[in-house]
Amino acid sequence: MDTLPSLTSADPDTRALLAARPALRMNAVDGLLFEGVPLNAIADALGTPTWVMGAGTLRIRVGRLRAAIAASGLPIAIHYAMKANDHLAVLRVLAREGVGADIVSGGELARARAAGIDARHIVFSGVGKSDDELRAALVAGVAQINVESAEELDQLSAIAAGMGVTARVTLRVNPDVDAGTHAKITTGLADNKFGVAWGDAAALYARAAGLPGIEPVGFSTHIGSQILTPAPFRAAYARVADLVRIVRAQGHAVSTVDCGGGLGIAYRDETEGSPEAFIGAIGAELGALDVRLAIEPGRWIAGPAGVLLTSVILRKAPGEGTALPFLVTDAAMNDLARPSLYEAWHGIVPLSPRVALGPLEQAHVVGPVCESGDTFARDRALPIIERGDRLAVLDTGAYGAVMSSTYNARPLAAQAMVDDGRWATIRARQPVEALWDAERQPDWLA
Ligand SMILES: Cc1ncc(COP(=O)(O)O)c(C=O)c1O
Ligand SMILES: N[C@@H](CCCC[NH3+])C(=O)O
Repeated sequence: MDTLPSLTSADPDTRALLAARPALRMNAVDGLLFEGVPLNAIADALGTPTWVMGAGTLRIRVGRLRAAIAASGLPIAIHYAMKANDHLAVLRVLAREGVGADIVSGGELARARAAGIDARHIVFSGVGKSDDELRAALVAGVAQINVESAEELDQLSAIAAGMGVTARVTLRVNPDVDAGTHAKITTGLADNKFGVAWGDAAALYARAAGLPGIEPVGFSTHIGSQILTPAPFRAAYARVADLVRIVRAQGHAVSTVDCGGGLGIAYRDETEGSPEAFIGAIGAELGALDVRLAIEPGRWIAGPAGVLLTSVILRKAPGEGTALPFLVTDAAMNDLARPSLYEAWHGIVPLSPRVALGPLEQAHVVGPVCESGDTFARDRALPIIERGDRLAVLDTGAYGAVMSSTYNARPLAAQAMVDDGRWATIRARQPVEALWDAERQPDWLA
C-alpha cells in the first residue's frame, strides 16, 4: 500500500474557511450555524441532501454592489442573472431590494414574472431565442433584448414588425478579450459562440436602425464568469466604448450599455472579485459616455449565499494500491455538478464542532453516482470524518440547485431558506414517483 501523502497545506482548514465567511459560525452546542440558524435543525427536519439559501447574505451582497455603484455616482442598474439561482424565494428577496433580472429563456421570463419582477426591469440575453420566446418577451414588454447575431436581428425584426411593436435592442458584442477564466465558462473570445464580432458590430448597428420593429438602443457584452480581476472587464469595456463613439459619429443614438456579469467569488483562498474594482472599470471606460448602464451579476450575488448539506453514508477504507479513504456522501454530481464539470473546488465543513475542529487527514469526498467524475474533493486535507457525519458544501448558492439533474434516478434535493434566525422549506424533496409521473407507456406495453 502507498504511504499516506502529507497533508495538502494549500487547502484552507475549517477555521480559515469560516473566518472568511461571516454568515457561517461554529457554535459549541448547535454546531454549524448559517445566518444564526443551526444547520443540524434543517437537516433533522428535511434530511439530506438539502440546499440552504441565506436571504440575509443575498441582501448584504446586493447592498455591497449598491454601495459601490453609489460611490461611483453612475446610473447603474442591477439585473441579477437569474440562471445562477432562479428559485422564486431568491428572486423575491432580490426583487424587494430593487434588483431586476437578466433572463436567458422563456422559462426564466415566466419565473421572473411569477416572482413579481416588473418586465421593465428584465433584459433578455442568449445566443438563441426561439420565436415563441421572443414573442413572449415582446408581449411582456421587457426592457430590452440583447441580440447576439445578424440572423437573430432579422428574426426579431420579423416578429416585432408582425406584432406591430418595436423591440428595444442592444447588440451583444464579442470583444475578443480573454477573461482568464476556465475554458468552459469564458464567453468573450472570438471563437466562443456568444455575441457579434466587434468588427461587424458598427455596421450591424447601422443596419438595425433601418429595420422594421427594431430600435437599437446600445450595446451589451459579457466576457465570462468567475473573473477575479478588473483588467479583462476594463479591456472589454474599452472595446465597447470605442463602438459607442464610432456609431455615434455615424449619427446613431446610443442610450444604453449593458456591462454583463462575471464577477467572481472566493471558493478556496482567492480574493473575491471586488465590486469597487468592477464598477471602477465600468466608470473608467464608459462613465463619460452619458449612457444608462447596467450589470448582470449572478454568481457574485448568489454563490456565497448557499450551502449544500449532505451526510456521509459510508467511509470506504483505502484498498490495496490506494492510500486515501473515500468518504461517500448522499449528495452527488447530479445535485452539485460544478466539481465534475469544471474541477471546481468547494469548501467542505462538518456540521459538528467536534469533527470540524478535530485532527486532519487526507481523503477523497465522492458521491454515489456511477461516474468517476462524481467527486467533490480529491486528496483534500479534511477533519477525520466518519459514517453519519454531516457536511456543508460551501458557496453553492449559484449554479448549484439550478444545474441539478435526476441522473441515476436521484430525486431533486430539498431546499430551505434561512432569514434573520428563522428558516423555512422552500422546496420539498422531490418524491421518487415524480421521476416517472410524466412518462407514458406505449399501448403495446400496457
Ligand atoms: C449574458 C450573461 N450575463 C450574466 C451572466 C452571469 O454571469 P456570472 O454568474 O458569472 O455573474 C451570464 C453567465 O455567465 C451571462 O451569460
Ligand atoms: N455554470 C457555471 C458558469 C456558467 C455561467 C453561465 N454563463 C458555473 O457553475 O461556474
